[in-house]
Amino acid sequence: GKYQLIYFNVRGRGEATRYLFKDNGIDYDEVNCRENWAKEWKSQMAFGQTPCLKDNDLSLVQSNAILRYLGRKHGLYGSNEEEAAYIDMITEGIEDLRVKYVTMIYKNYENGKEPYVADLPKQLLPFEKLVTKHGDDKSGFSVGNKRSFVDYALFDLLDINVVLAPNCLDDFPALSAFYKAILNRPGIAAYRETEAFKERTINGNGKQ
Ligand SMILES: N[C@@H](CCC(=O)N[C@@H](CS(=O)(=O)O)C(=O)NCC(=O)O)C(=O)O
Repeated sequence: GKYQLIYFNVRGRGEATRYLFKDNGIDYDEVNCRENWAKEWKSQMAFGQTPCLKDNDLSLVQSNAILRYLGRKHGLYGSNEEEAAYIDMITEGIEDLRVKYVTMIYKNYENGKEPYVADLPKQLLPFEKLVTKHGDDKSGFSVGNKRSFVDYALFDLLDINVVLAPNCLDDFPALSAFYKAILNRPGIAAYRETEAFKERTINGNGKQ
Protein backbone atom coordinates (compact mmCIF):
# COMPACT_ATOMS: atom_id res chain seq x y z
CA GLY A 1 0.00 0.00 0.00
CA LYS A 2 0.85 3.64 0.23
CA TYR A 3 3.69 4.91 2.40
CA GLN A 4 2.65 6.46 5.69
CA LEU A 5 4.70 9.23 7.29
CA ILE A 6 3.85 9.27 10.98
CA TYR A 7 5.08 12.49 12.58
CA PHE A 8 4.02 15.70 14.31
CA ASN A 9 2.60 18.55 12.26
CA VAL A 10 6.02 20.22 12.11
CA ARG A 11 8.68 20.39 9.40
CA GLY A 12 11.41 19.25 11.83
CA ARG A 13 12.95 15.91 10.95
CA GLY A 14 10.16 14.93 8.58
CA GLU A 15 10.28 17.70 6.00
CA ALA A 16 13.15 16.27 3.92
CA THR A 17 11.12 13.07 3.48
CA ARG A 18 8.04 15.09 2.48
CA TYR A 19 10.14 16.95 -0.11
CA LEU A 20 11.48 13.63 -1.43
CA PHE A 21 7.95 12.35 -1.94
CA LYS A 22 6.71 15.57 -3.51
CA ASP A 23 9.65 16.03 -5.89
CA ASN A 24 9.50 12.44 -7.10
CA GLY A 25 5.74 12.11 -7.43
CA ILE A 26 5.52 9.47 -4.71
CA ASP A 27 2.11 9.30 -3.04
CA TYR A 28 1.97 8.96 0.73
CA ASP A 29 -0.32 9.53 3.70
CA GLU A 30 0.45 11.94 6.55
CA VAL A 31 -0.42 10.57 9.98
CA ASN A 32 -0.24 13.12 12.79
CA CYS A 33 0.81 11.36 15.99
CA ARG A 34 0.64 14.40 18.28
CA GLU A 35 -2.68 13.39 19.84
CA ASN A 36 -2.13 10.71 22.50
CA TRP A 37 1.57 10.63 21.57
CA ALA A 38 2.81 9.39 24.93
CA LYS A 39 -0.05 6.99 25.60
CA GLU A 40 -0.71 5.56 22.14
CA TRP A 41 2.23 6.14 19.81
CA LYS A 42 5.53 6.46 21.69
CA SER A 43 5.68 2.85 22.85
CA GLN A 44 5.25 1.65 19.24
CA MET A 45 8.41 3.48 18.14
CA ALA A 46 11.73 1.62 18.31
CA PHE A 47 13.42 4.57 20.04
CA GLY A 48 10.28 6.14 21.48
CA GLN A 49 10.58 8.88 18.85
CA THR A 50 9.02 10.05 15.59
CA PRO A 51 9.21 10.43 12.50
CA CYS A 52 8.29 6.92 11.44
CA LEU A 53 7.84 5.62 7.91
CA LYS A 54 5.47 2.73 7.42
CA ASP A 55 5.91 0.74 4.20
CA ASN A 56 3.44 -2.16 4.43
CA ASP A 57 4.75 -4.13 7.44
CA LEU A 58 8.03 -2.20 7.63
CA SER A 59 8.00 0.34 10.45
CA LEU A 60 11.13 2.50 10.22
CA VAL A 61 12.19 5.31 12.55
CA GLN A 62 15.30 7.55 12.49
CA SER A 63 14.91 10.31 9.92
CA ASN A 64 18.20 9.61 8.12
CA ALA A 65 17.45 5.87 7.95
CA ILE A 66 14.10 6.76 6.36
CA LEU A 67 15.85 8.94 3.76
CA ARG A 68 18.43 6.25 2.98
CA TYR A 69 15.73 3.56 2.66
CA LEU A 70 13.76 5.70 0.21
CA GLY A 71 17.03 6.57 -1.57
CA ARG A 72 17.78 2.89 -2.15
CA LYS A 73 14.22 2.06 -3.18
CA HIS A 74 13.78 4.98 -5.60
CA GLY A 75 17.18 5.29 -7.24
CA LEU A 76 18.12 8.35 -5.20
CA TYR A 77 21.46 7.18 -3.83
CA GLY A 78 23.96 8.20 -6.52
CA SER A 79 25.23 6.38 -9.61
CA ASN A 80 28.10 4.49 -7.94
CA GLU A 81 29.76 3.69 -4.61
CA GLU A 82 31.83 6.90 -4.62
CA GLU A 83 28.75 9.08 -5.09
CA ALA A 84 26.88 7.10 -2.44
CA ALA A 85 29.81 7.68 -0.08
CA TYR A 86 29.75 11.44 -0.67
CA ILE A 87 25.96 11.41 -0.21
CA ASP A 88 26.45 9.70 3.16
CA MET A 89 29.22 12.13 4.14
CA ILE A 90 27.06 15.16 3.39
CA THR A 91 24.09 13.57 5.17
CA GLU A 92 26.19 13.23 8.34
CA GLY A 93 27.41 16.81 8.00
CA ILE A 94 23.81 17.99 7.72
CA GLU A 95 22.93 15.99 10.84
CA ASP A 96 25.73 17.73 12.78
CA LEU A 97 24.47 21.20 11.86
CA ARG A 98 20.85 20.19 12.44
CA VAL A 99 21.73 19.14 15.99
CA LYS A 100 23.38 22.53 16.58
CA TYR A 101 20.25 24.21 15.18
CA VAL A 102 17.70 22.25 17.24
CA THR A 103 19.76 22.61 20.42
CA MET A 104 19.70 26.40 19.95
CA ILE A 105 15.99 26.43 19.01
CA TYR A 106 14.77 24.26 21.88
CA LYS A 107 17.31 24.96 24.60
CA ASN A 108 18.89 28.36 24.05
CA TYR A 109 17.00 30.52 21.56
CA GLU A 110 17.13 33.88 23.33
CA ASN A 111 20.87 33.83 24.06
CA GLY A 112 21.96 31.29 21.47
CA LYS A 113 20.45 32.68 18.27
CA GLU A 114 23.01 35.46 17.76
CA PRO A 115 26.15 33.31 18.27
CA TYR A 116 24.59 30.55 16.15
CA VAL A 117 24.00 32.99 13.29
CA ALA A 118 27.49 34.46 13.71
CA ASP A 119 28.96 30.96 13.38
CA LEU A 120 26.72 29.96 10.46
CA PRO A 121 29.08 31.02 7.60
CA LYS A 122 31.75 28.71 9.00
CA GLN A 123 29.18 25.90 9.26
CA LEU A 124 27.86 26.39 5.71
CA LEU A 125 31.24 26.69 3.95
CA PRO A 126 31.90 22.91 3.83
CA PHE A 127 28.56 22.38 2.06
CA GLU A 128 29.41 25.14 -0.46
CA LYS A 129 32.69 23.40 -1.24
CA LEU A 130 31.20 19.88 -1.40
CA VAL A 131 28.33 20.82 -3.72
CA THR A 132 30.79 22.72 -5.93
CA LYS A 133 33.19 19.79 -6.03
CA HIS A 134 30.82 16.82 -6.26
CA GLY A 135 27.44 18.12 -7.41
CA ASP A 136 25.64 20.39 -9.84
CA ASP A 137 24.31 23.42 -7.97
CA LYS A 138 22.30 24.84 -10.88
CA SER A 139 20.37 21.57 -11.21
CA GLY A 140 19.92 21.12 -7.47
CA PHE A 141 22.06 17.96 -7.29
CA SER A 142 24.24 17.76 -4.16
CA VAL A 143 26.26 14.87 -5.64
CA GLY A 144 26.67 13.63 -9.21
CA ASN A 145 24.33 14.42 -12.08
CA LYS A 146 20.96 13.35 -10.74
CA ARG A 147 18.69 13.71 -7.74
CA SER A 148 19.52 11.99 -4.47
CA PHE A 149 17.86 11.87 -1.06
CA VAL A 150 20.49 14.18 0.45
CA ASP A 151 19.28 17.01 -1.81
CA TYR A 152 16.12 17.23 0.29
CA ALA A 153 17.96 17.12 3.61
CA LEU A 154 20.32 19.85 2.40
CA PHE A 155 17.48 21.95 1.01
CA ASP A 156 15.55 21.76 4.28
CA LEU A 157 18.70 22.58 6.28
CA LEU A 158 19.32 25.63 4.11
CA ASP A 159 15.65 26.65 4.22
CA ILE A 160 15.34 26.62 8.01
CA ASN A 161 18.57 28.61 8.26
CA VAL A 162 17.35 31.13 5.67
CA VAL A 163 14.22 31.59 7.79
CA LEU A 164 16.43 32.19 10.84
CA ALA A 165 19.05 34.33 9.01
CA PRO A 166 17.68 35.53 5.65
CA ASN A 167 21.08 36.53 4.22
CA CYS A 168 22.98 33.41 5.27
CA LEU A 169 23.43 32.14 1.69
CA ASP A 170 24.43 35.49 0.17
CA ASP A 171 28.17 34.66 0.22
CA PHE A 172 27.63 31.11 -1.05
CA PRO A 173 26.86 31.09 -4.81
CA ALA A 174 26.66 27.30 -5.11
CA LEU A 175 24.32 26.90 -2.13
CA SER A 176 22.24 29.85 -3.36
CA ALA A 177 21.89 28.26 -6.82
CA PHE A 178 21.16 24.84 -5.29
CA TYR A 179 18.50 26.32 -2.98
CA LYS A 180 16.84 28.18 -5.87
CA ALA A 181 16.92 25.12 -8.16
CA ILE A 182 15.07 22.98 -5.62
CA LEU A 183 12.69 25.80 -4.69
CA ASN A 184 11.73 26.03 -8.38
CA ARG A 185 11.11 22.28 -8.86
CA PRO A 186 7.40 22.04 -9.82
CA GLY A 187 6.58 19.46 -7.16
CA ILE A 188 8.33 21.43 -4.43
CA ALA A 189 6.94 24.80 -5.49
CA ALA A 190 3.38 23.44 -5.64
CA TYR A 191 3.75 21.77 -2.26
CA ARG A 192 5.09 24.94 -0.61
CA GLU A 193 1.98 26.75 -1.86
CA THR A 194 -0.37 24.37 -0.04
CA GLU A 195 -2.10 25.23 3.24
CA ALA A 196 -0.67 22.02 4.69
CA PHE A 197 2.85 23.33 4.20
CA LYS A 198 2.10 26.90 5.19
CA GLU A 199 0.38 25.98 8.45
CA ARG A 200 3.13 23.59 9.54
CA THR A 201 5.60 25.19 11.96
CA ILE A 202 9.28 24.48 11.51
CA ASN A 203 9.84 23.41 15.12
CA GLY A 204 7.64 22.04 17.90
CA ASN A 205 8.07 25.10 20.11
CA GLY A 206 7.08 27.53 17.37
CA LYS A 207 10.48 29.21 17.38
CA GLN A 208 12.29 29.64 14.06
N1 LIG B 1 17.42 10.70 15.75
C1 LIG B 1 15.99 10.80 15.60
C2 LIG B 1 15.47 11.92 16.46
C3 LIG B 1 13.95 11.99 16.45
C4 LIG B 1 13.38 12.96 17.46
O1 LIG B 1 14.13 13.62 18.21
N2 LIG B 1 12.06 13.07 17.43
C5 LIG B 1 11.33 13.95 18.35
C6 LIG B 1 10.43 14.88 17.54
S1 LIG B 1 11.30 16.03 16.62
O2 LIG B 1 12.36 16.60 17.48
O3 LIG B 1 11.90 15.34 15.48
O4 LIG B 1 10.35 17.06 16.19
C7 LIG B 1 10.41 13.10 19.23
O5 LIG B 1 10.03 11.99 18.86
N3 LIG B 1 10.00 13.70 20.36
C8 LIG B 1 8.99 13.08 21.19
C9 LIG B 1 9.57 12.23 22.30
O6 LIG B 1 10.82 12.11 22.32
O7 LIG B 1 8.76 11.69 23.11
C10 LIG B 1 15.64 11.02 14.12
O8 LIG B 1 16.53 11.51 13.40
O9 LIG B 1 14.52 10.71 13.70
